[in-house]
Amino acid sequence: MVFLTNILKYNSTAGHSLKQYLRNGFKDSLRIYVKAGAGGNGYPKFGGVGGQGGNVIAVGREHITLEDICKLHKSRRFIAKNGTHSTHNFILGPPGEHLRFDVPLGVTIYTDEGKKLGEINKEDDTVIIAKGGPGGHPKNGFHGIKGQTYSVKLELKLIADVGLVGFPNAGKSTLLKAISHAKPKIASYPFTTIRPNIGIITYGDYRQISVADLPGLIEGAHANKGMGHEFLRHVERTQLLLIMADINGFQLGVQYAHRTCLDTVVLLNKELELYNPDLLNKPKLMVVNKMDTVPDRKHFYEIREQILNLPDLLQNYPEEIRPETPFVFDDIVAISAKESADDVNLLKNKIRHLLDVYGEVKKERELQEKAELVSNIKRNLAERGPLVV
Ligand SMILES: Nc1nc2c(ncn2[C@@H]2O[C@H](COP(=O)(O)OP(=O)(O)OP(=O)(O)O)[C@@H](O)[C@H]2O)c(=O)[nH]1
Ligand SMILES: [Mg+2]
Repeated sequence: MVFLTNILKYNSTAGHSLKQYLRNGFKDSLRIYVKAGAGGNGYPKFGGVGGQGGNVIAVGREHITLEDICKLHKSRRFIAKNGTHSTHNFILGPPGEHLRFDVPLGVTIYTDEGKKLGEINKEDDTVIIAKGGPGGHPKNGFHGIKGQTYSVKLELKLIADVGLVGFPNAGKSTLLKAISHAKPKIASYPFTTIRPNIGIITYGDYRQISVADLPGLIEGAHANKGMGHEFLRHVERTQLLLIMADINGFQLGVQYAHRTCLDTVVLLNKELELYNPDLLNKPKLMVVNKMDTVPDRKHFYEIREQILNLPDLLQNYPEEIRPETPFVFDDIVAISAKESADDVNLLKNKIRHLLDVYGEVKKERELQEKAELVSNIKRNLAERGPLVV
């Protein structure tokens, strides 16, 4: 079964059982119908203006799922109230009530035509999905205008601490199985994983770190080759990218070129950059897998050297696959996900260490930014001089 969830949120929610939540499966997109209210008619005799139609507004809320949206609203149709007509008692017609509904954090809202209407990333973030029509007034002949109507898609980006990215067959799901209790499908053919899987690493002191295993990416993924590209949205919110490569490289089939381990790293670099260059700023751990298939570690040391010299070696690649910003890794490790529990344990500890270090850096940076903000406000106030009433 495929599980995908807003893990961090549920880890910290006392009221929800994470296991139960995971067992119920997961939805990562939802289509709904929204209709904003029409404006009320004006009142020509007295120059009365009709009330503005209500908007349909999405509001960010922690601890809810996409499924909850329709359950709470009891429908897939979200319709705001019309503005009231102007009358001789109410020359200015009262506006129609907005329809607000809660959505999980990490949601992006698109129209059917693919136009992005907005994103919800924090508690209380709002997006006006459909705007109410203006009320009738002299310039529109006192006729209230209809509100916007859309069929929209809400797409949820997964929140996990770590995102596993790699070519097909690199061993991502094998690693997920080895570090968590997840039971992803594992097979020797490419594209075994067709939807993201989540696993939770639990450490001896009960610290938990969530890991998302994504479908494999191949070159040209950005142009819809393979299936992994659309799932990259799920790593946008992870804190650490774990880039995984098979030490032997990859070959999609006999009619395709063989890609060496370094080639796959370069191609992943390019695909991530094409998807969203910001992904390259995330902390990154390079994992070279299937060490049990090579006679000694010499091969790994060579590959590590190449990866460290990536900026220079990129000159050897054709321009169309050469990323502008080469990967810079926090660490490069060699493992056998399938055969070595020691390797897997070492990797688990590295993941924790990196997340801790970056967590501290992030905290310090936020404090620094806050302090700078306060001192800027103080300086501005001082420059303005005392308040004269
Ligand atoms: N020898 C060896 N085989 C491995 C290792 N890790 C994974 N494999 C094998 O490689 C194949 C692919 O493993 P998966 O874990 O399904 O690979 P994946 O990266 O999840 O592949 P996709 O889901 O297609 O993207 C399977 O036959 C695994 O048994 C390893 O460390 N050593
Ligand atoms: Mg897999």
